[in-house]
Amino acid sequence: MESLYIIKIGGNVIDNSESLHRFLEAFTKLKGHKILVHGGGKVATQLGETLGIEAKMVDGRRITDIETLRVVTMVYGGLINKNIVAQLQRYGTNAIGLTGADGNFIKARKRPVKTIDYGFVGDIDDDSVNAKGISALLDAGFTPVFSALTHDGEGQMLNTNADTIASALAVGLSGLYKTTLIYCFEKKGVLKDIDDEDSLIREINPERYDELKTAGIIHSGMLPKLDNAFKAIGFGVQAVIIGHADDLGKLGDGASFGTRLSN
Ligand SMILES: Nc1ncnc2c1ncn2[C@@H]1O[C@H](COP(=O)(O)OP(=O)(O)O)[C@@H](O)[C@H]1O
Ligand SMILES: CC(=O)N[C@@H](CCC(=O)OP(=O)(O)O)C(=O)O
Repeated sequence: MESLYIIKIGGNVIDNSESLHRFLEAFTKLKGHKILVHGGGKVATQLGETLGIEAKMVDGRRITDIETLRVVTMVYGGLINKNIVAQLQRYGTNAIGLTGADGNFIKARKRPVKTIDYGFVGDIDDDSVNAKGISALLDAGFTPVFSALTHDGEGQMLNTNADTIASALAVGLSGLYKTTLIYCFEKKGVLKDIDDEDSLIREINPERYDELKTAGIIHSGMLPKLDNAFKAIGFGVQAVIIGHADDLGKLGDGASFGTRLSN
């Protein structure tokens, strides 16, 4: 089985053009098949504000009414995606920018309304990734760059958390490739003390995760990230790493970095 890296970059990396460029250069140097997934929630919030649309987040997910859906479609599928693709071309990666609707690569279902109506937010079912289609792109030498958008197959675009997209792609492709899922963000990994970069936790298993949650050491955006990461491990993804975008180059050198998840 060939290897595949699925790498997600977080909003704080996208927002800082120097770290984004360092990351894209390191990404280009990584050998073998790879897929990039990006969010951009911060940029969507900022643009929404200038248009008079206030961001509402619940449990790390954006309440996406029709106006917000228009903004995120423009920001994730357009502005951010196309700029990343253009920068990757400059570094020599033949990137192709995609949403889940392109090639029917990722289908989702509008999140059902329970206590909260999230609006046009998509949840991805286990068998909703078109692994063969994505594999055809990889075999043709393209590097797919996915934004945080999916579709429902009925003509409706849906906003979908980028961490969830990365995890769903990793699970969907793990039957075809030896898949490593890497979440890159602006910290060294999961930290014991969020303000101390030297307090990196090198490995976490589900029991330790429960302890860290109960102790309040892991919170906010790290919770859905780790939930997605453990799901991926449970469904056959070879390895999951959470680490600093600047440390991606260490992977090519064979050195370890960040927090590694185990089951
Ligand atoms: N123990 C922890 N270690 C590192 N980060 C943590 C921890 N607990 C919570 N966080 C928060 O999680 C955030 C990452 O989640 P999020 O903002 O969703 O990531 P992304 O930038 O990848 O979208 C960090 O910026 C940090 O504020
Ligand atoms: C449904 C939902 O919440 N979608 C996310 C998608 C973007 C994202 O995931 O961006 P980061 O990775 O930068 O946080 C949002 O609109 O914020």
